[in-house]
Amino acid sequence: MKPITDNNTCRDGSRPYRIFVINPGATSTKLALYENDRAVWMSGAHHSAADLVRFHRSTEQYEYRMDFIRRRMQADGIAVGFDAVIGRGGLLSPLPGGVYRVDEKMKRDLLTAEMDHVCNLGALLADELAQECGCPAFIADPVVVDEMQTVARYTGIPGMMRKSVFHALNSKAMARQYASKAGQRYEDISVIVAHMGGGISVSAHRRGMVIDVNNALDGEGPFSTERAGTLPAGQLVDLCFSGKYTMKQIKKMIHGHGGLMAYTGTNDMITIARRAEDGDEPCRTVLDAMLYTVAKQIGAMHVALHGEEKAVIVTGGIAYSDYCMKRLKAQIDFLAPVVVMPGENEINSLAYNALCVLTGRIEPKDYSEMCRTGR
Ligand SMILES: Nc1ncnc2c1ncn2[C@@H]1O[C@H](COP(=O)(O)OP(=O)(O)O)[C@@H](O)[C@H]1O
Ligand SMILES: CCCC(=O)OP(=O)(O)O
Repeated sequence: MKPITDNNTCRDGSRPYRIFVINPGATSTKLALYENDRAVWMSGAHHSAADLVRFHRSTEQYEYRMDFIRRRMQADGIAVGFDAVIGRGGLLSPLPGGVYRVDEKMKRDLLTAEMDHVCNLGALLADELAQECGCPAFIADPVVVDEMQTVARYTGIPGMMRKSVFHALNSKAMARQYASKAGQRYEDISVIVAHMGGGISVSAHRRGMVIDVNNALDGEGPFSTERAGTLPAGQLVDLCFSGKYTMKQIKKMIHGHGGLMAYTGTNDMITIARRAEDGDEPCRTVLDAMLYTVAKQIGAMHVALHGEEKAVIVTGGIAYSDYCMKRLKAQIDFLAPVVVMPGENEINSLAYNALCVLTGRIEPKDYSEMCRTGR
């Protein structure tokens, strides 16, 4: 990728491009305004479980999230007047990586998406603000980027194939950043990336392709602050047919009210780690158990990469927690060097992708056309 310099200006050369970025996460909303490649405003917040509990489907959070965005903009005097708005990409059909223009089909598909996650709102929120100022709206590297190798797709039940649903944008951005610092190309190396946010994905990157990854949304891999990981299939079937729970309730156990949230009543790792450090139960034991599932998943990706990974990169909000990182590292540092890159590069990567489109470095893909032709 070419570096962006300060000389990128609008077509008339009079001012920098203004790019508004929206990143709705399971437990947070992050916002930014960029002038070319410079962030001139950043805002966001963690949304408590108490605030989100009233919503069944993520699309029901549209007004809540839009209201949050407008209040943050108003508080800091950010006027609607952008050259592009870019949002996090949602649960569309499996797609190659890249930048996509938000169109009517994409909006329809997101509103009726089979899988539910608040990233489905990224394109919809971006589109509302973009329409207000008459500029284009985009998404980039949505969570459905699918580069899995064939053998990783099988489950043992014909017709049930594994799905690639993960933190594609940040995981690839962090892997690129790591490669570049090591003086290498992402396309030439292997790395494992464990993204630990509201969901946890552990992806195996081989020469620029994510050849295997757990579905971070739907009960696969490690459990997280608010999600169940891989479940014992037989026991799950028994639960489903016990007559005690509706389908909605079971789905919520898997995604939203599962994981540490179900054991401790909070999805906030800062609180859970503090309690664990103080020796409070069940926080201490269930957090250890969660980290154990992450370590095991990293071990599985080590095998997928034949042990050729240069490093295990640990990223996402939870990577800020020294308590968690110390306990995780102790379980995996015999595999490869562990590199902690806390937080996420999603906002920056989204802005970068939008700027590349505005300056003609990237041609945005046509989502409807891609769905029609498969290319
Ligand atoms: N400084 C920190 N120390 C420990 N945990 C943190 C810290 N900052 C954020 N987190 C935790 O990271 C998680 C959210 O990560 P994030 O990547 O922002 O997720 P998402 O985008 O899915 O909402 C939350 O559980 C939050 O409590
Ligand atoms: C939908 C997969 C990505 C994901 O889990 O994101 P969050 O951690 O932001 O919920």
